[in-house]
Amino acid sequence: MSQTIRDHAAEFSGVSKSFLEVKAVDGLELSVGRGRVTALLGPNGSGKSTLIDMLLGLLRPDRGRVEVFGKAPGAAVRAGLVGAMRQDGAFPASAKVREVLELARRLYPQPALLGELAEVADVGDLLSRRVDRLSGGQLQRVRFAFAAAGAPGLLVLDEPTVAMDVEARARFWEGIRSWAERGRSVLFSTHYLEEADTAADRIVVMNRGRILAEGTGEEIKRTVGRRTVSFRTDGPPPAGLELLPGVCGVERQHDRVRLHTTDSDATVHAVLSGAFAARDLELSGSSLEEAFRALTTGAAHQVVAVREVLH
Ligand SMILES: Nc1ncnc2c1ncn2[C@@H]1O[C@H](COP(=O)(O)OP(=O)(O)OP(=O)(O)O)[C@@H](O)[C@H]1O
Repeated sequence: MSQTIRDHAAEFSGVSKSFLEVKAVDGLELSVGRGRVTALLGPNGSGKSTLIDMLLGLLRPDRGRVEVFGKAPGAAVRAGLVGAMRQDGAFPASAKVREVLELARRLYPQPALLGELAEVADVGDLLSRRVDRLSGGQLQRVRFAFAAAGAPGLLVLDEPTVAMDVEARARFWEGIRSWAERGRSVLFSTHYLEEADTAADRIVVMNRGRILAEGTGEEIKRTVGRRTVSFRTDGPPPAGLELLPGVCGVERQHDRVRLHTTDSDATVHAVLSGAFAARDLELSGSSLEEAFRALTTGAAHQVVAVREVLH
């Protein structure tokens, strides 16, 4: 338990939640690291919101245990340790942004300073505006500031950048990073792969209520995504390429040979030490998009293999 309190902002142990016959979350084991930004990435209906609702104490698991800073979720929320930005958060219609944020700050024993909220959530120019006159993207920024008002140790954001344009999104993630640099933890869900890759220290890929992979974007790409080693060679096609370590496919186009590999280090080594007269060697990786697609459409045995490799 003391280990949990020190290292993790939140922990799920064997957590399941069903709605009638739908297993929304299925035997989940997950630790949310302290002072880290964690992304929950998954297609529609993969269980992200259900996981978040259990973390916030809004849903009770059918089985298993959820702890936030070593407490039951409801107790952690009441103690001001968790702040949440949900998609449907509404504010009093005619209130000004400053009033809403001051009200939120008064609810907590050690709130963030208004200036800090204005800076990280980029709402400084909105403070005197009415909340019901804001654009969708501006309202999201105010929701972020509202969720952060109590300076919570864990900030939970359910698809926070919906309705934001590209520039607003980039500024939003800058704010989140600067928030996390103060030693606070952030967990967010998203459908945007690039966002998970650039904004999070750790990505948790979910599908059908289960975790398919966890790791940095690089780790997920490396493990799931095949890489391609390609090189030029003169003369007739070299024989035996398909037998090189890691190689799972061979293509040839004019004088360029492309080797698809599951172990690019071993393949490159074999190419360089073989008698292929290889020149102009190139190595290309799969994108996170491809890795994500491979994971969420993959067969069960692949999922097990991925988890084994990553742990
Ligand atoms: N209150 C509910 N009653 C019945 N089924 C539900 C309920 N909440 C969620 N579900 C089902 O549980 C599964 C997981 O849903 P959840 O909302 O957690 O997924 P999600 O990953 O957040 O999806 P999205 O990306 O679309 O928001 C889905 O099949 C959904 O239809």
